[in-house]
Amino acid sequence: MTKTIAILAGDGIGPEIMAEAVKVLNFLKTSHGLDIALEEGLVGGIAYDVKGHPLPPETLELAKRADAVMLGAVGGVKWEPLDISLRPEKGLLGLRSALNLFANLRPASIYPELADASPLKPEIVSGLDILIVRELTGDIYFGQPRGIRTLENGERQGFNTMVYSESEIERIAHVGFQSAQKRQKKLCSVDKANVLECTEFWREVVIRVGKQYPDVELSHLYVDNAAMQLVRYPKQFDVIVTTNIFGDILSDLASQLTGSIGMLPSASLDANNKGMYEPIHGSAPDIAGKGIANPLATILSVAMMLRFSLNRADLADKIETAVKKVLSDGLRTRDILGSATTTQYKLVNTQEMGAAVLNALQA
Ligand SMILES: NC(=O)c1ccc[n+]([C@@H]2O[C@H](COP(=O)([O-])OP(=O)(O)OC[C@H]3O[C@@H](n4cnc5c(N)ncnc54)[C@H](O)[C@@H]3O)[C@@H](O)[C@H]2O)c1
Ligand SMILES: CC(C)[C@H](C(=O)O)[C@@H](O)C(=O)O
Ligand SMILES: [Mg+2]
Repeated sequence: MTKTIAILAGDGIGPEIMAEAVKVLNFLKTSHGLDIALEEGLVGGIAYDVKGHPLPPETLELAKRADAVMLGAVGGVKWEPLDISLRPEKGLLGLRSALNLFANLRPASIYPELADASPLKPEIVSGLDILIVRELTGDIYFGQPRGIRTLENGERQGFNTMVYSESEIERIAHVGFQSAQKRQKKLCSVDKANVLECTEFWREVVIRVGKQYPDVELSHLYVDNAAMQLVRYPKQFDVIVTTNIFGDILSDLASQLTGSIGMLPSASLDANNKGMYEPIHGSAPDIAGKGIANPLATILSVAMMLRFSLNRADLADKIETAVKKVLSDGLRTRDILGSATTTQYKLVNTQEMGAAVLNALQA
């Protein structure tokens, strides 16, 4: 049966990188019989401009009806003056929450070809393969109360609430343990249990859930130490399970270990593996419109979609092999050039990188 894929390109570099991912999807449709129908929708700043809301009802309806969602990126300077409830980012958060996408898988593994693109020494990062399991629908992102208020003394105060219910922690802990079971059987839970009651509770629940997974070695780190350890000796990690805000920050950090934030895909899944797939990076206003963004994180997100939501691991493998091929052929967008000179590598733009992946797929 035909699977519907919602294509939500969003803002900034979103449409540029999504165009390359769509080419890959259309190629798989015509050449490998992938039975899909792509339907475009508006989200983020562009949706606000056209429809007056970052998540218009028709986009939400499309995302709910679709078998999977591909998202580019949202946000930009243009919409920063807006009230936070109307900002492009609310469109993304609204989708995550409405679709109950509580499990965000952010793999940070390095392609051997990119060992020289990381700011860390090749011996620190080569062979790196970490999976960050980020809780995505709770925490300070969604906790109530929140806002800006005026106190009795007339002073204004901004406030948010970090909150996790037991069932929210349990279900993401299960994802963490089960992910570890499929890998090196090591799970590190990252919290701030020395200061925040919310994550003191997180640790208690993770330890309890862990009793069901005696084959997985469970460890705990405070988030500040985890950030330091990720830079010092990242290969000590297999799977990291953590809260929404800590996972957001640690995954950007981890992206640098692999060479560039332009390389990291993600899957945001509900309890039935319905998912939204997006690069972990944002709309990159500093390079938007220049045609130089790296489309590989988005193309690799297509691979995750094929694996998790469309049950086509064979095609996911093909995409990952094609990406490896273009990197070993020496093609580099600017962000993964590292300190190398262009005589060693071929500096390419967004479209050229997308075309090279298509060529490699066709070979
Ligand atoms: N999932 C999302 O839609 C998402 C994620 C993060 C940030 N944002 C939004 O994006 C906007 C910009 O945020 P930011 O600047 O903090 O983070 P960002 O991830 O957009 O950019 C950070 C840096 O990484 C670079 N970069 C990002 N993606 C790249 C790519 N594919 N190729 C090459 N370089 C790339 C950018 O040029 C920039 O220098 C904000 O409005 C933010 O809220 C959206
Ligand atoms: C844009 C923003 C809401 C989002 C987040 O904080 O989750 C982004 O940084 C991400 O990592 O997907
Ligand atoms: Mg982020």
